[in-house]
Amino acid sequence: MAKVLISDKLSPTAVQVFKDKGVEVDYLPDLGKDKDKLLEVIGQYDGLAIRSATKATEKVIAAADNLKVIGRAGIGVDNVDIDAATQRGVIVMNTPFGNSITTAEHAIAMMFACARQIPAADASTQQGKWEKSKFMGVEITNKTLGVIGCGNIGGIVATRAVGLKMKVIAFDPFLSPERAIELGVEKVELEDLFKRADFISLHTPLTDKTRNVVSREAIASMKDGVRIINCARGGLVDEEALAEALKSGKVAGAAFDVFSEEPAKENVLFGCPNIVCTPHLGASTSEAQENVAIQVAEQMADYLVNGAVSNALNMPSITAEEAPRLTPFVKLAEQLGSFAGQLTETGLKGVRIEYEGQVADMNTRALTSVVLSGVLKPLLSSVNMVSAPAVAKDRGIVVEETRREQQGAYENYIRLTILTERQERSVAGTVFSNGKPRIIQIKGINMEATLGETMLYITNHDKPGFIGRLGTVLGQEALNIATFNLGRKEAGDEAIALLEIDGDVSEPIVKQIEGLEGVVQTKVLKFAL
Ligand SMILES: NC(=O)C1=CN([C@@H]2O[C@H](COP(=O)(O)OP(=O)(O)OC[C@H]3O[C@@H](n4cnc5c(N)ncnc54)[C@H](O)[C@@H]3O)[C@@H](O)[C@H]2O)C=CC1
Ligand SMILES: O=C(O)CCC(=O)C(=O)O
Repeated sequence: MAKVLISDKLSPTAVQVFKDKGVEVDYLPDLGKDKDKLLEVIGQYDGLAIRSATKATEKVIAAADNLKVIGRAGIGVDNVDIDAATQRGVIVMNTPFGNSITTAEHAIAMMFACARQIPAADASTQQGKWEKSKFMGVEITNKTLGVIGCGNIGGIVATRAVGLKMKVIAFDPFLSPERAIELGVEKVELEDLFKRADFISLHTPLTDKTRNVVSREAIASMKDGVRIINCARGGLVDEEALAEALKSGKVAGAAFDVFSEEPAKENVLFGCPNIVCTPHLGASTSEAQENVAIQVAEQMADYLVNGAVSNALNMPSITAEEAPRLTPFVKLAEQLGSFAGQLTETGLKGVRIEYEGQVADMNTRALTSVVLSGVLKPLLSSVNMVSAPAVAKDRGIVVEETRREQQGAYENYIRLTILTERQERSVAGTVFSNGKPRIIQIKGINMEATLGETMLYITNHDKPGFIGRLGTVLGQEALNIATFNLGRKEAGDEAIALLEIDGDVSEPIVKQIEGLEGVVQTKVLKFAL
């Protein structure tokens, strides 16, 4: 039974979802903060479910020998080393929508808090001061809100703000004109947004491009009296520059839920005039936490139990519905990849995968990942379907995928061609209606073979007596032939024999076979069944 560790504070509903789906679960909500303890125990788990306190670093992932999936109950995955996870074949999933409404509502609440200085006014009133004239606010009606990053959360903030009678302008390179119209926002350039906005709200991930997107220069180009809200990620705003601008009055107010360093015990913004701070509370409502906990547990369990993949950041999705239909093709893809990988001895330059018939309409991205992992495994032991596309890319292996309708006799058909420095070689297979994969072509030579654990692959010249000589060698060595498959180009031309052998074929036996008249190549191939 798969075993999952929940190492951050998640709604207990997640525990129940895991159990109901047949996954063993340890709920240790404070463990994520204890790096050493996490390193000590992580090796026993197949899955790790986290919020933001647990840091799934390269070191943690390296120590996680059995780990298959990391599930982030939330959106941002800054606390997960995705590259390290990918290299080790660990899927990283998030829950992209479960907390977006809640976070957008927090941004709107922060905008009001900032416009009317509610936290400071509250503190003053409860201290018995009655400072009516000190807390003069501004209306938001008819003001311009500049949204930087108009995705899920930015889009919700924008529509809420339109409902509050604000004029909304948005900067997002990926915002289509149609979507902008749908949201009721004006798509603008960043410089334009800085010049025109009365309020600015940030909703992008933190990337190399977005780090310090609100820089000192950007602040200088803004309207005097602008107000800035950040409920996305610390690091999007130059905090030093903002602190100075708050002190000088250039920026009239700011509301921050996120900080460049978290937990933010100290920050240059603390104590500045008209600053409102919350401790990364954007997603903290009971509704959002229930949503993300259930969703992450369902996704992780679906993967661990059924192989379904959703909302993965480093792997194509496989829905729970398509997983069973895809399974026999995954097996075939694995076999084709492994077959070709074991026969590849010189530098691999490219991989071409052709999908024909029914399989062409399936999730071929996932199948291609499986083929690649099969090809690369004999060369790199730690690769799997998650890491294979990245590994192939890193090594400059060109991957080409084509899909077409059924053309020949087979209802479905996958052909894998390997391009090396020296040659081009292909192997093709199909899945029969009983769900069993078959190899149907090797190097353009037709045959029909089921792969077993140990296969003997021999290429030879098609001459009389070869089969007898081969049978004699194997018989003398007490090796039983389970299946014997033959194919040839033309009579007397190149031929292939593919035999399933019960037991191991040792190197000396391979040498004996290589010495037989007419044999060109002999190779023992191993397959995981
Ligand atoms: N404070 C909190 O508790 C929470 C914070 N978040 C954070 O909110 C942020 C937004 O989340 P979602 O809306 O769900 O993400 P999303 O992926 O739906 O939207 C992000 C948008 O940013 C845009 N973008 C990317 N690079 C950009 C750039 N250089 N300039 C302008 N726009 C750019 C993208 O095109 C996309 O539309 C994330 O950083 C997430 O981690 C999310 C949930 C809770
Ligand atoms: O889990 C949390 O409280 C943080 C949520 C968040 O920042 C996210 O989902 O990106």
